[in-house]
Amino acid sequence: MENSIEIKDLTKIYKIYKKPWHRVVDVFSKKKRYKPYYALKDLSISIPKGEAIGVLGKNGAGKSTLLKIITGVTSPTKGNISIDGKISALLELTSGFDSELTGIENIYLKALTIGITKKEIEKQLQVIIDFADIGEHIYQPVRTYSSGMKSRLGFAISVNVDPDILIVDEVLSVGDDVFKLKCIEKMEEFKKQGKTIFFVSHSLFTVKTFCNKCMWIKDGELISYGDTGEIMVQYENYLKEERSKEIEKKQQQALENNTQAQILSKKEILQFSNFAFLNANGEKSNKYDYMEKIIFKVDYEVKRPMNGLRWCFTIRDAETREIFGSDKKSEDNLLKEEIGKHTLKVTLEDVMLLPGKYLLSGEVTNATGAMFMSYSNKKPFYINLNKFCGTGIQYIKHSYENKSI
Ligand SMILES: Nc1ncnc2c1ncn2[C@@H]1O[C@H](COP(=O)(O)OP(=O)(O)OP(=O)(O)O)[C@@H](O)[C@H]1O
Repeated sequence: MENSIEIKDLTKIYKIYKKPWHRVVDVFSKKKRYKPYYALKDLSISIPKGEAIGVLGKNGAGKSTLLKIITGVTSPTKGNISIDGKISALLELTSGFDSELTGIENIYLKALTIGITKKEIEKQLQVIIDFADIGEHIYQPVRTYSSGMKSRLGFAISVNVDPDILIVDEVLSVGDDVFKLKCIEKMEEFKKQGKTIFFVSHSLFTVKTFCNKCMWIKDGELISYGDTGEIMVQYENYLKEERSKEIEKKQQQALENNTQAQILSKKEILQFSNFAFLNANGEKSNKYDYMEKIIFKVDYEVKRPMNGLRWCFTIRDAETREIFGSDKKSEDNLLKEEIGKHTLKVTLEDVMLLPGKYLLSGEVTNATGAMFMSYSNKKPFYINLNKFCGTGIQYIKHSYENKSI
């Protein structure tokens, strides 16, 4: 066979059951209770020997399903697949590992499942152990391994069993940078030996630098296959379009929420209650000494979720001149979107307001920054006259110097 893999009209349908027990009932009944889900649709492709192919596609596109069919982990619903050569695959970290067995025992187990004899694996054992480089852990059960250690052992086995076709599915993402480089070097070596490599990664940079060909899968269909440079441009443009669609959708949603808010009474969306000023001991009081902590709190109930609502506050003097308004764009003061009751609390520290009466207003703005509703309307609080002398609104630190010249 000229090609290492030939795929014709490959389709994989998963059965999606609404309830788990439908799966059991279906075995005994003629009425089918599942919805068919096409993870792959009539995919055809021929892969010549010696290519390093990057498999591109968003989450759920069908990449792993394709690789699982190629490796025989799962069978296709329809279509044909011919493979020329020995496949070694690193699909998932746990694939092929028995977590109760040690690293060494798992090397034998995995090799046997690929069809490698005990004798052959004994020849390679030290090379695999050295490549994995996990020290004494190799004698411990795999269940005690970190994900990085599993990835090291899995990769070490996969690349050291002399495969003709190597399949690596996103597992490099858990290894550290030194190990990643070691893996890439090993894969480069394979490329030079004319072996076929399938490489799935969401790191476009790694795919660009390593793969000479790419295939792009979208919703189970093969969109394109060709030189990496060409396919990458198509794929990156698609990702950019998807991203701008997402942003547009969010903006539209915010707009719809606002329109909905105009139709609904605001109290059907959000309701505030129990506004109170507190002192540093948590007792209700709106009278403070100079520089004492000023605390206020208010409860709110989200009745319908609405995104982008922010709560702010403004402090005014007795004649309603603004002294301070809180930041209206910060991420810190977004209201919660979950339906239910929540509470807000603000602590004002080192307030250098001079004795007198002040007013606190609290308001909520919507995603466009416009006023949505108020949660406290000019509530008064007082700074006591017992400690401080001076005039105006705020104390300004100063020092005196008086010298004869
Ligand atoms: N056993 C299963 N039963 C039902 N649906 C499944 C099953 N396995 C995969 N799917 C569905 O098939 C689709 C393709 O899954 P697949 O794992 O191949 O995607 P992928 O491109 O590898 O995604 P990712 O980049 O997230 O790994 C997804 O929508 C997934 O939910």
